[in-house]
Amino acid sequence: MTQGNADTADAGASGLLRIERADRVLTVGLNRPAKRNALNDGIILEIGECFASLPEDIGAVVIHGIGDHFSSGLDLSELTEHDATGGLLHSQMWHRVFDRIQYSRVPVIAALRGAVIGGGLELACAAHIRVAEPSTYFALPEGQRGIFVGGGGSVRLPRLIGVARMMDMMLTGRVYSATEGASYGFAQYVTEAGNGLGKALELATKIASNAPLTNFAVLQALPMIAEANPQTGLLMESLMATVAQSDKEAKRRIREFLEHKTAKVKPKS
Ligand SMILES: COc1cc(/C=C/C(=O)SCCNC(=O)CCNC(=O)[C@H](O)C(C)(C)COP(=O)(O)OP(=O)(O)OC[C@H]2O[C@@H](n3cnc4c(N)ncnc43)[C@H](O)[C@@H]2OP(=O)(O)O)ccc1O
Repeated sequence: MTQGNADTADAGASGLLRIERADRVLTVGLNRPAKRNALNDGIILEIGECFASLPEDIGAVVIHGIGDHFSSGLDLSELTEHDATGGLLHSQMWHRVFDRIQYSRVPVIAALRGAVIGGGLELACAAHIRVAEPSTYFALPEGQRGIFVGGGGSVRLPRLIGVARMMDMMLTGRVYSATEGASYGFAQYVTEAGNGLGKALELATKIASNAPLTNFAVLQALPMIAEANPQTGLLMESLMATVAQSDKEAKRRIREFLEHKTAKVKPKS
């Protein structure tokens, strides 16, 4: 893995990830299109490394699949090598890596198309925003393979779509379309065909221009507040609000608005 500079498509030594940088946005491409971006140990470890060493001046990350699919999930050819202990270690390795995405300092957007299956769907769950092209389809065929989710899906997916829908997906192997995924709260945007990565990059650029402390609060505090009891949540909110508004960045941005130097908030015409 290497991280290229502006506008360069730079596959690293292994070539499992293609990482590009444009200004403050890092784009991470899963790069095994011949295997439909199946997630082997190598690619999982490289994703982990990438998120552990994000350059400080990066403001948002977009993760996507090279080729027609986001990811066909776990590389099934590797799973047969595990005994029970190996299976546990493998699943925990995925957890550590996907936690790095979820608890990343900067927002992560998953640009989805084609297959978003099994572990690929678990990877997308760890991102903060999901953008789907119409070709996107979601499925959890673990039941047909005789396995269970192992990449944090049973923790993250029910929080997005509910336990009942996840049960339906896992028990029936049902395939959800992009629009179903959006209506159930999994994808936040459905774009025109071919426009998913573009939309994700547009969102990432906008997000990267927010005050870093606000993005940090949204990523780190909001999920905790949402799950806390209301009294604890309200206290955490007040503390976070106080920290954010005390920052000189907030003072500068508010002053710019009052001096009519920044854009107003208007609906698109
Ligand atoms: C238990 O502990 C775990 C579990 C997990 C996570 C679990 C999961 O992810 S379960 C889900 C696994 N994925 C699947 O069952 C999908 C399998 N793939 C397909 O159905 C299709 O390949 C497709 C994605 C719909 C694409 O179809 P098509 O375009 O026709 O391409 P193919 O000809 O089928 O594939 C091309 C080539 O890729 C190989 N391949 C595709 N998917 C995988 C895969 N998931 N694993 C390995 N290889 C794959 C396919 O065999 C072809 O290879 P050739 O050599 O024949 O060219 C997480 C963590 C835990 O601890």
